[in-house]
Amino acid sequence: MPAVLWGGVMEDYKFLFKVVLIGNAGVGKTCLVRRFTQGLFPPGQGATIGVDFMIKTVEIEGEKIKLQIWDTAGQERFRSITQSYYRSAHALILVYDISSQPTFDCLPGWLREIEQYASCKVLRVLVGNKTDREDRELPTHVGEEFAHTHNMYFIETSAKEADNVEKLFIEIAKELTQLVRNGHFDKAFHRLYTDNKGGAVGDMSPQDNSSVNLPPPRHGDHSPDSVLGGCCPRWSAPQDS
Ligand SMILES: Nc1nc2c(ncn2[C@@H]2O[C@H](COP(=O)(O)OP(=O)(O)OP(=O)(O)O)[C@@H](O)[C@H]2O)c(=O)[nH]1
Repeated sequence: MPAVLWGGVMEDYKFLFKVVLIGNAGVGKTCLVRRFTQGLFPPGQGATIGVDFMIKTVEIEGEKIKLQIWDTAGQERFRSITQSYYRSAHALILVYDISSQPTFDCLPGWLREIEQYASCKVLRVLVGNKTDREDRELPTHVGEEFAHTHNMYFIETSAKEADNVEKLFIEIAKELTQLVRNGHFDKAFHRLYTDNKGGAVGDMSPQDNSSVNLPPPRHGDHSPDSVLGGCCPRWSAPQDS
């Protein structure tokens, strides 16, 4: 188990996974991350500039699993920066707003980006956020069908009411742990294990629940092959709801 010394605190964990949130501006990506990592719904949340990340350690079957959660800006002007973060993701969370048809209509475009920039081994999850809103435009079955068609997990959430947010991230941690154990992420596991032995990784902040704005990774830092291994048949488990 890696032991990392940060500020005099020894941290042990079994696996470290990178989870990246994408989707249109304003769908609630930052609020989902902050709800999960800090247990709050930020008032007057401003648009994300570039990319942010936060860390949270969870316990799955008695093992500590560290989630490095990357929150990307939805605005088009940051797209070239955010795309460079897809490649090293173990899970991609594609978020739309259930009260906004246009955010749903953009999903095929986001999927094309995933196909182009992410590893084919990435775990893909579709999230319909803002279920607390009464002006719903997208019925649940529409999201479910889209996820089913595109081989994704599906869940609806409310960052505001804390509905299903914990479940979303815990299920991802469970699923990724299972995938590692099945050998799906063997190279990734090796890389993350060795990267974390004896010191902090270059792109991690020192404390859980901290947030920083970061420049994009250097070219070649996170190629799909070096991190996640070669491509494989797409996994099929669109079952979460
Ligand atoms: N009603 C409701 N509003 C939400 C929810 N989640 C986020 N919001 C609101 O939606 C707006 C946008 O939230 P953000 O979390 O900044 O959205 P984002 O997807 O991170 O936006 P970008 O950073 O621009 O990509 C804010 O006004 C939030 O308060 C939710 O679950 N319910």
